[in-house]
Amino acid sequence: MSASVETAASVARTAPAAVIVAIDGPSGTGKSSTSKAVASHLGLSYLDTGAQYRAMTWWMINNGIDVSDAVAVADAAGKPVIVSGTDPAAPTITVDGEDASGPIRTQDVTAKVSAVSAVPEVRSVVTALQRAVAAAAEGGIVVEGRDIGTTVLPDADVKIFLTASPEARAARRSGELKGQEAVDVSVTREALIRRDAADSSRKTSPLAKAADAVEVDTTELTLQQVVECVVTLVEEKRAVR
Ligand SMILES: Nc1ncnc2c1ncn2[C@@H]1O[C@H](COP(=O)(O)OP(=O)(O)OP(=O)(O)O)[C@@H](O)[C@H]1O
Ligand SMILES: Nc1ccn([C@H]2C[C@H](O)[C@@H](COP(=O)(O)O)O2)c(=O)n1
Repeated sequence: MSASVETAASVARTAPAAVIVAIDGPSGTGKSSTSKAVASHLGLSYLDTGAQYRAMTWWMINNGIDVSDAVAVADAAGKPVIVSGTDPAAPTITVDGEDASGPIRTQDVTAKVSAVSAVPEVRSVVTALQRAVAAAAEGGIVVEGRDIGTTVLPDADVKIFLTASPEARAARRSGELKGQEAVDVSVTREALIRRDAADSSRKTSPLAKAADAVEVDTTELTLQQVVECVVTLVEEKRAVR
């Protein structure tokens, strides 16, 4: 065996194998916060798939597509060029080269994203994009969304399904919105429940827990406790691979 082959072999023995982590769950359960922190802690890439569906929705609105017209949305689904940056410390998203990170978080986009993401042609385009990003992440990746463990990456090494009570989720979201838009916690709660119902009941790839996912109820946990729990699960998985 040559010296260079020996070196490569020893690197393979000591470097942690690339790991794919899928984190799904309803809105406001802590997927983004947890996924970014876990990815940063473990040196993995990070992908926010909700941001991609939001980007698609923002493009539809900007281009005068009636989002309640599923045929029009389907016809346009292949047109926007959506690019996600996967650094967990500074994730980015552009649409046709334009920074979309701010505009995709407006209430208008939030109210329309479930309708757009229910269209099968949209899901097909965005799912292909997500798989390409995951495949390119040589060091491993944390991918968060609604259907990652069930559909996008069914062979993920670790699958987590986060939950929390509607009250806890609404309180978290209302805290975020203070000083910006609506702050009424009951309005936020109803909007969350409506969006979850739409995301869970669509025909194509609904929000669902994969059979082999670990469910973590975050209602009574701090963000740090949730992150520690997920990091432990990933490290345990790495240890036996
Ligand atoms: N365990 C926790 N305890 C308290 N607050 C939390 C916890 N996890 C997340 N948060 C806060 O809740 C809010 C929502 O979290 P986050 O955006 O991570 O949820 P999400 O599941 O990604 O939501 P969405 O699906 O709508 O994007 C944020 O303000 C975040 O700081
Ligand atoms: N894998 C995914 C991720 C997101 N969506 C849809 C449904 C959500 O309501 C919306 C926005 O996601 P958020 O930013 O709140 O995480 O995008 C989906 O259908 N599949």
